Amino acid sequence: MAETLLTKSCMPCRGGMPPLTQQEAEELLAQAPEWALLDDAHRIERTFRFGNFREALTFVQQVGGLAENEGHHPDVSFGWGYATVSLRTKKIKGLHENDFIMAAKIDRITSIGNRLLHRTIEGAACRSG
Ligand SMILES: C[C@H](O)[C@H](O)[C@H]1CNC2=NC(N)=NC(=O)C2=N1
Repeated sequence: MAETLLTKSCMPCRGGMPPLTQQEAEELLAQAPEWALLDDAHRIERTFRFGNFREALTFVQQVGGLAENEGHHPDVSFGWGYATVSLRTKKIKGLHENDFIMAAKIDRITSIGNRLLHRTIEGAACRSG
Protein backbone atom coordinates (compact mmCIF):
# COMPACT_ATOMS: atom_id res chain seq x y z
CA MET A 1 0.00 0.00 0.00
CA ALA A 2 1.30 3.43 -0.79
CA GLU A 3 2.60 5.29 2.22
CA THR A 4 0.36 8.24 3.08
CA LEU A 5 0.86 10.99 5.63
CA LEU A 6 -1.55 9.19 7.98
CA THR A 7 0.52 5.99 8.00
CA LYS A 8 3.76 7.86 8.79
CA SER A 9 5.13 9.18 12.06
CA CYS A 10 7.17 12.33 12.53
CA MET A 11 10.94 11.82 12.37
CA PRO A 12 13.14 13.65 14.88
CA CYS A 13 14.39 16.72 13.07
CA ARG A 14 17.91 17.74 13.99
CA GLY A 15 18.06 20.61 11.49
CA GLY A 16 20.77 20.97 8.89
CA MET A 17 18.49 20.16 5.94
CA PRO A 18 16.81 22.79 3.73
CA PRO A 19 13.08 23.38 4.16
CA LEU A 20 10.69 21.96 1.54
CA THR A 21 10.42 23.97 -1.67
CA GLN A 22 7.12 25.57 -2.62
CA GLN A 23 6.61 22.78 -5.18
CA GLU A 24 7.29 20.01 -2.63
CA ALA A 25 5.00 21.72 -0.11
CA GLU A 26 2.17 21.98 -2.65
CA GLU A 27 2.50 18.27 -3.48
CA LEU A 28 2.14 17.31 0.19
CA LEU A 29 -0.66 19.85 0.69
CA ALA A 30 -2.80 17.69 -1.63
CA GLN A 31 -3.19 15.27 1.32
CA ALA A 32 -4.28 18.10 3.64
CA PRO A 33 -6.13 20.42 1.24
CA GLU A 34 -7.97 22.36 3.95
CA TRP A 35 -4.70 23.93 5.12
CA ALA A 36 -3.35 27.24 3.82
CA LEU A 37 0.27 27.55 2.67
CA LEU A 38 1.58 30.83 4.11
CA ASP A 39 4.76 32.88 4.63
CA ASP A 40 6.20 32.06 1.22
CA ALA A 41 5.49 28.32 1.79
CA HIS A 42 7.28 28.33 5.15
CA ARG A 43 4.17 27.64 7.24
CA ILE A 44 0.76 25.94 6.99
CA GLU A 45 -2.30 26.99 8.97
CA ARG A 46 -5.94 25.97 9.47
CA THR A 47 -8.71 27.40 11.62
CA PHE A 48 -11.24 24.91 13.02
CA ARG A 49 -14.73 26.04 14.13
CA PHE A 50 -16.58 24.67 17.19
CA GLY A 51 -19.91 25.21 18.99
CA ASN A 52 -18.39 26.73 22.11
CA PHE A 53 -15.23 27.20 24.17
CA ARG A 54 -15.32 23.75 25.75
CA GLU A 55 -15.29 21.98 22.35
CA ALA A 56 -12.39 24.14 21.18
CA LEU A 57 -10.46 23.44 24.40
CA THR A 58 -11.06 19.68 24.08
CA PHE A 59 -9.74 19.77 20.50
CA VAL A 60 -6.64 21.75 21.57
CA GLN A 61 -5.96 19.20 24.31
CA GLN A 62 -6.16 16.39 21.71
CA VAL A 63 -3.80 18.29 19.38
CA GLY A 64 -1.38 18.72 22.26
CA GLY A 65 -1.43 15.00 23.03
CA LEU A 66 -0.81 14.14 19.38
CA ALA A 67 2.09 16.62 19.22
CA GLU A 68 3.72 15.05 22.28
CA ASN A 69 3.26 11.57 20.81
CA GLU A 70 4.73 12.62 17.46
CA GLY A 71 7.48 14.81 18.93
CA HIS A 72 6.47 17.65 16.59
CA HIS A 73 4.65 20.70 17.91
CA PRO A 74 2.28 23.25 16.38
CA ASP A 75 1.50 26.78 17.52
CA VAL A 76 -2.13 26.95 18.58
CA SER A 77 -4.37 29.90 19.36
CA PHE A 78 -7.97 29.30 20.40
CA GLY A 79 -11.05 30.85 22.00
CA TRP A 80 -14.82 30.57 22.08
CA GLY A 81 -15.81 28.53 18.98
CA TYR A 82 -12.47 28.34 17.17
CA ALA A 83 -8.91 26.98 17.22
CA THR A 84 -6.18 28.07 14.79
CA VAL A 85 -3.31 25.62 14.29
CA SER A 86 -0.07 26.72 12.67
CA LEU A 87 2.72 24.31 11.67
CA ARG A 88 6.34 24.90 10.69
CA THR A 89 9.59 23.16 11.62
CA LYS A 90 11.48 25.64 13.75
CA LYS A 91 14.84 23.86 13.43
CA ILE A 92 14.90 24.40 9.66
CA LYS A 93 12.89 27.65 9.67
CA GLY A 94 10.44 26.23 7.18
CA LEU A 95 8.30 23.24 6.22
CA HIS A 96 9.24 19.60 6.67
CA GLU A 97 7.22 16.46 5.93
CA ASN A 98 6.57 16.32 9.69
CA ASP A 99 4.37 19.40 9.40
CA PHE A 100 2.15 17.69 6.82
CA ILE A 101 2.00 14.45 8.83
CA MET A 102 0.76 16.49 11.78
CA ALA A 103 -1.77 18.35 9.60
CA ALA A 104 -3.25 15.09 8.27
CA LYS A 105 -3.46 13.58 11.77
CA ILE A 106 -5.00 16.77 13.21
CA ASP A 107 -7.65 16.68 10.46
CA ARG A 108 -8.42 13.09 11.50
CA ILE A 109 -9.10 14.28 15.09
CA THR A 110 -11.94 16.49 13.85
CA SER A 111 -13.36 13.86 11.49
CA ILE A 112 -13.44 11.32 14.34
CA GLY A 113 -14.95 13.95 16.65
CA ASN A 114 -17.63 14.87 14.13
CA ARG A 115 -18.55 11.19 13.55
CA LEU A 116 -18.87 10.61 17.32
CA LEU A 117 -20.97 13.77 17.65
CA HIS A 118 -23.32 12.69 14.82
CA ARG A 119 -23.64 9.21 16.35
CA THR A 120 -24.54 10.82 19.71
CA ILE A 121 -27.13 13.09 18.10
CA GLU A 122 -28.61 10.16 16.12
CA GLY A 123 -28.61 8.03 19.26
CA ALA A 124 -30.42 10.69 21.24
CA ALA A 125 -32.93 11.16 18.40
CA CYS A 126 -33.63 7.39 18.28
CA ARG A 127 -34.18 7.19 22.04
CA SER A 128 -36.50 10.21 22.10
CA GLY A 129 -38.11 9.30 18.74
C1 LIG B 1 14.38 16.38 18.54
C2 LIG B 1 13.02 16.86 18.17
O1 LIG B 1 12.69 16.38 16.89
C3 LIG B 1 12.97 18.38 18.11
O2 LIG B 1 13.31 19.00 19.32
C4 LIG B 1 11.59 18.83 17.66
C5 LIG B 1 10.54 18.98 18.73
N1 LIG B 1 9.33 19.57 18.14
C6 LIG B 1 9.44 20.44 17.10
N2 LIG B 1 8.36 21.08 16.64
C7 LIG B 1 8.45 21.99 15.65
N3 LIG B 1 7.35 22.60 15.19
N4 LIG B 1 9.65 22.29 15.12
C8 LIG B 1 10.79 21.72 15.49
O3 LIG B 1 11.86 22.06 14.97
C9 LIG B 1 10.71 20.71 16.53
N5 LIG B 1 11.78 20.04 16.92
